[in-house]
Amino acid sequence: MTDTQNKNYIIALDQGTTSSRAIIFDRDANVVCTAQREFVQHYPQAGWVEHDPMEIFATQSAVMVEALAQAGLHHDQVAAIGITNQRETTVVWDKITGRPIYNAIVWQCRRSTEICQQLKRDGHEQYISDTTGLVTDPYFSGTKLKWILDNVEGSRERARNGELLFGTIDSWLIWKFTGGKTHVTDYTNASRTMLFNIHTLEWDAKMLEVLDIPREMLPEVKSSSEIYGRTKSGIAIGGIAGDQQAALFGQMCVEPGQAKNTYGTGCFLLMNTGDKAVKSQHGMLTTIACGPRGEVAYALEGAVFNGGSTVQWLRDELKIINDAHDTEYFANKVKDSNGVYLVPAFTGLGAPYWDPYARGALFGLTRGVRVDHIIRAALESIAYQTRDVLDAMQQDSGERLKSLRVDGGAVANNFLMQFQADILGTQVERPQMRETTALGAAYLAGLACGFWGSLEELRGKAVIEREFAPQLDEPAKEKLYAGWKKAVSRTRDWEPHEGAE
Ligand SMILES: Nc1ncnc2c1ncn2[C@@H]1O[C@H](COP(=O)(O)OP(=O)(O)O)[C@@H](O)[C@H]1O
Ligand SMILES: O=P(O)(O)OC[C@H](O)CO
Repeated sequence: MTDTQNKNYIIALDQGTTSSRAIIFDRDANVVCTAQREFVQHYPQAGWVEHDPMEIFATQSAVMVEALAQAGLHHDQVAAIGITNQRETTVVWDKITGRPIYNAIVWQCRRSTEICQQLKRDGHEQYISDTTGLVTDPYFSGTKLKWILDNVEGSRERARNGELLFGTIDSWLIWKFTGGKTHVTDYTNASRTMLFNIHTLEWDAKMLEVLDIPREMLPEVKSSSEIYGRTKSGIAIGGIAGDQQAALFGQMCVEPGQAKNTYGTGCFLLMNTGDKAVKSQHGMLTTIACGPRGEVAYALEGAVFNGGSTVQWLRDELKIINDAHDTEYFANKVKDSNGVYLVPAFTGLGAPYWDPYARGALFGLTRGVRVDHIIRAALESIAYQTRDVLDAMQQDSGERLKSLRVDGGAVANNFLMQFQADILGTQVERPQMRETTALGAAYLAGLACGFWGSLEELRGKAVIEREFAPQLDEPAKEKLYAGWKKAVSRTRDWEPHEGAE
């Protein structure tokens, strides 16, 4: 507990895939101030994605300072910081110099595909699923970490000697903010490494051996809501959660059966399953989430790798829009996609397909197809992928969702939200408070330091801003969706690889 008297604010640091954000909340969990900076995405080879960890730290510290300055606050007025982050992204750094030994390998990066194939050939797939709750896919940190240790000369030896540290982005930021004093992570982030036993809540000796990862470099694993340390300026760090689990908590989905979908760079549908680690039969992940006080709970997760990033691709690579927001206008200019389907398998396909060899494609091109149709197909692809995971999740849970709670940057798009409701045949509920990821991190930090007594105090905050009701009739909906399934089937197994026909 810290002294929260005269400290009337919590800062959430939301370190996402495309930007670093700092959001200041008051005692009523209202947003006081937000600061945000985008940072550079590095694509050194096809299918590879990297970030510069120093730039991540620099942008994250800068937005914190900026938000405090804008709000006219001094750091003494902040009760605690909550940290939430893009998950799985892997950093290895030198304990003495504080410098990373390689760029951060981002969750979307496919470079460890061959390591995963070897794990499968060696018969480890079932063990990985039973122990870590994950599928054997390059998405997760373990094989990225192995790649760094295999490829940066001398690094495995140095890690064994205790000279190097590994962390996901939460660990890296906390280590930097505490001036190298604290090397921790939380259960939600640990559950995404493929190195953590989600049942015993310990690093798994067999996975460390199989991937040849020295235990000395791993962070200590803690709960999502406690005081881990202090920044150099003295602010307590009191909450850590992977961004998807933080959003689930921020949406107050803390009871079994409650679910949300976040539309950011990717799309992540999580359903709380309480104290039961449910094993999926349909390509969902079993992961650690937060219970009502930030304690360990379990969730089923459907992870889609490319959601809002498809819109960024239209903006940054195709250059057919200036701003993500414009997609709504262009999509509404046409009555349908004119038979066009865009499958954004830029970095393979995640749930429920798990195909690292799939690559993106445009289907159904005819002479009448215009840019508007392609933009519309890009937005529709986000909704189709969510339908893929929701169908799989409903088969696993045996329950049909009455409505879907949504959040993330792309939910501002009304066309997307309406098409989502149409293609699911399920009501979509958009909350007034869109910063649910940051809010979740703020709640975790606020609960840890006694700033808030319990989530109950904050229940009134979950106000729905707009509901989107399905409007498409059943045959039209299923016809569109059948076209999507056909398009996806043609992107599968595209990259040549050992064992392919
Ligand atoms: N109005 C919009 N329509 C469609 N996509 C949008 C819109 N606004 C933002 N996006 C997309 O949402 C993503 C940003 O959402 P955010 O939740 O900040 O993501 P992240 O945390 O992954 O960085 C970007 O990929 C952007 O292209
Ligand atoms: O940064 P986001 O919001 O795209 O989230 C990334 C996820 O945590 C990856 O698993």
